[in-house]
Amino acid sequence: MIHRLDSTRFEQLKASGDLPSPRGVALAIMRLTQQDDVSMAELTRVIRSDPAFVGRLVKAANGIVAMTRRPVVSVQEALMVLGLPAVRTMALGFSLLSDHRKGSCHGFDYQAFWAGSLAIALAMQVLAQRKRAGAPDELFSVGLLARVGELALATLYPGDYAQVLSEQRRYPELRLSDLEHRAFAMTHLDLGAAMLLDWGLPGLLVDAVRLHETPERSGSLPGSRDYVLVHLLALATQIAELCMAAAADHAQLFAALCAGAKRLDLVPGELVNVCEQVARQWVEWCDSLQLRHAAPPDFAALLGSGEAAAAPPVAVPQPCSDAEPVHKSAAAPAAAEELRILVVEDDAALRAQLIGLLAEAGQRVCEAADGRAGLERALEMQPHIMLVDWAMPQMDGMELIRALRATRVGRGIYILLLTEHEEDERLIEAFEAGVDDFLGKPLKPRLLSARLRAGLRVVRLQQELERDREEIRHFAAELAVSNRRLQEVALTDALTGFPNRRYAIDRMQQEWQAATRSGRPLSCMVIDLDDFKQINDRHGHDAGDEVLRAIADALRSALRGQDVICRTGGDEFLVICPETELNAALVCGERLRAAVDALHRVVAGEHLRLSISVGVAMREAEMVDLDALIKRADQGAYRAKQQGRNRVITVQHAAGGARS
Ligand SMILES: Nc1nc2c(ncn2[C@@H]2O[C@H](COP(=O)(O)OP(=O)(O)OP(=O)(O)O)[C@@H](O)[C@H]2O)c(=O)[nH]1
Repeated sequence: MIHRLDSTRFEQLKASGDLPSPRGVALAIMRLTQQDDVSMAELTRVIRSDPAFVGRLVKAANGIVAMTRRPVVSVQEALMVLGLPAVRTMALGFSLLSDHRKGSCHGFDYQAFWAGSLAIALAMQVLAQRKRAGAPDELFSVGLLARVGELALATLYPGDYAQVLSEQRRYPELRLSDLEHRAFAMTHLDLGAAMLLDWGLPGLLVDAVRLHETPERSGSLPGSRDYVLVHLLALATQIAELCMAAAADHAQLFAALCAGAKRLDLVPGELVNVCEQVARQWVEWCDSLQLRHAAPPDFAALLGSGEAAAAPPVAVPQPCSDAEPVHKSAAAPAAAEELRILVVEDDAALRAQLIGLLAEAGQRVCEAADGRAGLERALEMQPHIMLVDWAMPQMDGMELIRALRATRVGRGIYILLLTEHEEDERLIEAFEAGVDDFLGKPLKPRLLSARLRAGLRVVRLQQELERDREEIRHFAAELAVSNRRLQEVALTDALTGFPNRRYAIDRMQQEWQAATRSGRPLSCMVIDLDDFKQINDRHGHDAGDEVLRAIADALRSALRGQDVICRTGGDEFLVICPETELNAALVCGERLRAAVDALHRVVAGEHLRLSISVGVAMREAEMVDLDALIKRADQGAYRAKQQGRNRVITVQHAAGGARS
């Protein structure tokens, strides 16, 4: 059964202080990333205070940029690659990982839990890249946190949860969430979903976590974004299970995995590639986090052995739960897109008659015998059409309809009311409560089928609308990705790969504001290549480009991690040095100068001497704006040219005058 956790219950659990939650640096990162005007420098400073997190962040960023560009080595670059939302959830995931490597719940294997969660995270990342199903970094975080509800139950109820786990080991055919529901009236899925929502993850992703263990019950349209996300997470979980499983179980789990992959149109060869990629990264991650892990299977051999084909077919559960009967006429042809109908009627004879008529017409019908059961069933199976009796015990039809219309799921259901009262006032009351149509009692079969046809027309129109909307969402997502790429291109200099002038100005503005707020120092350097025109004139523009690239590489490798270099003009660069005093900036400038000076370049047999002139300046209280700061650095560069080039100069006095 799929449940949602009552918000009061969740608030109580939260107030107990026993729910796993981020601490220390992760908490600071989460708070900082909630501010609109957070500067990269501030964020970098906080992140740097936790070297373990720095390592994981850089590793995650490299998983994403692998093979498309040079490796990410600094926190700042990792931040640019991953973006704030992903950094936020990663901080959260890794903080939980650090704080919960062990705990007091016997029988809960904390190491295996994290090793499995990491495998899900990596599988989500790789699958997201293949299926273009969302931002890989975001889906990595979702995978890492998908099972957090299990950890929370083990933390909240260590003794009882140990019993639940031992019962599950004794009866593996029972589902963990059913056992949890019996013991705690909540499952790891609904608790985990409530936690993720509370931490600010988008609803769509939280729904994927809540539903991924029973993706076939998600009720989403094949091909829609929610469908893909739920099935992706289900598949990632299967890949993780296979990575963690004993060799004896590999063949059967691989067969199940192939069935799951089919739902996402992933052919077996592609699936094996995905699994191999995930397993490689997983072993690396587990080793670096010192987590115990099994040897992953030889996926290619599993595919080749044919054992997968010989394994028993995987049962696909039906949308209606086993406890409640599903009625369908054997003679009825399978509809292209089957409709789900729910009959809520306390009169058993009438219910049976309705079900018989509907099943004969080829509809898939579920039933409930009172209003309360009807509400629960409707939220679970999300029917397209409901036939609801007005007068029922416990919760009457009107209460049921009002409760349903207040939910997102219930708003879209076509509701046909069964009533003995056809007086105007009563019917008006029913329509105002949210009824779409009514049917008088005693039942007239021809009238029932006419009214159902009208209902079906509305449902089909709604489905078409939903498909159109989905397409628009799909286009919008693609557009957002292209826009991001365009934006990157618009802010990057193609020759050197450095951010360009536009980016430099924006970034300077941000750092200027952060420095003004915090009172921390801010320095910058203006770099101008020396006699570059001569190189162009003597050896041509292409050779000039080549030299420019070589100088850019030298500058890049001599730069400190927190500094940002931008190409602001033809042969001019700006280096932003957040939280840096003038003296320290002069030292950095000298390192850059020396790096270029040491470059040896031979063009057309001529040995070129390459050098740069560097002007350095630090923000001072009397400077009115950042132009004043850049101008001061410019003056330094100009002075360096005047004094013979290949030197680092500041025109400020704080560092003891000009230096070269
Ligand atoms: N190859 C190449 N040359 C460029 C590019 N952008 C600007 N330039 C050249 O860079 C040269 C800059 O020359 P100047 O500003 O006179 O300066 P300089 O020769 O470096 O002399 P000083 O700055 O006084 O040391 C010009 O010849 C520009 O054409 C580019 O993208 N590629």
